[in-house]
Amino acid sequence: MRIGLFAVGRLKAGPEKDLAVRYLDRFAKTGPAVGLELARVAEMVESRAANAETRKREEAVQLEKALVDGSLLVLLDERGKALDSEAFANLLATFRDSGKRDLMIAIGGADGLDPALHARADAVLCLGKMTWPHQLVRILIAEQLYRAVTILSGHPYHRA
Ligand SMILES: C[S@@+](CC[C@H](N)C(=O)[O-])C[C@H]1O[C@@H](n2cnc3c(N)ncnc32)[C@H](O)[C@@H]1O
Repeated sequence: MRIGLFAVGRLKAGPEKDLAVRYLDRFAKTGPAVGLELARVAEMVESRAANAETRKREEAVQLEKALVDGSLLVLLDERGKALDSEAFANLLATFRDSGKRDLMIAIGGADGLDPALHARADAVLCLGKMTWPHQLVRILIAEQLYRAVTILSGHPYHRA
């Protein structure tokens, strides 16, 4: 299954980007052995509209355009469901075995993600109850994707 990571907002060159890239590279190298492939990392432009609802809608339009037809959609949101790393790995394996070819993971901007995306999401996950800046969320999900493929492949990186 091909996994795309889509984020509203730019990750500028610097230590946050370096760390996110490091984990995504590890994921890209380790994932194919367990049928998970990094297909794409894409950044959406943050909307400058006057109100939050319009900003979220405009950002969602960009995300919707980038969605591959028939793709599974996972949103990251602090109000979402908390999974431990093994459960996240198992969820990815279930999606992989579902017959769908693509999975899109979306990170919102300063206002979060549009309700229309929530309505069509296959899962809404949190990385803890606290709110993180999108830059840190990029690093956290990149590391958890890498950790998930090490769990699925029995690699000793993850020690329960
Ligand atoms: C600065 S947060 C936006 C918070 C926004 N006020 C809201 O209500 O969603 C930017 C993005 O980072 C992600 N994010 C932040 N904290 C998170 C968490 N604890 N779990 C999962 N995703 C998180 C979400 O995708 C969120 O849209």
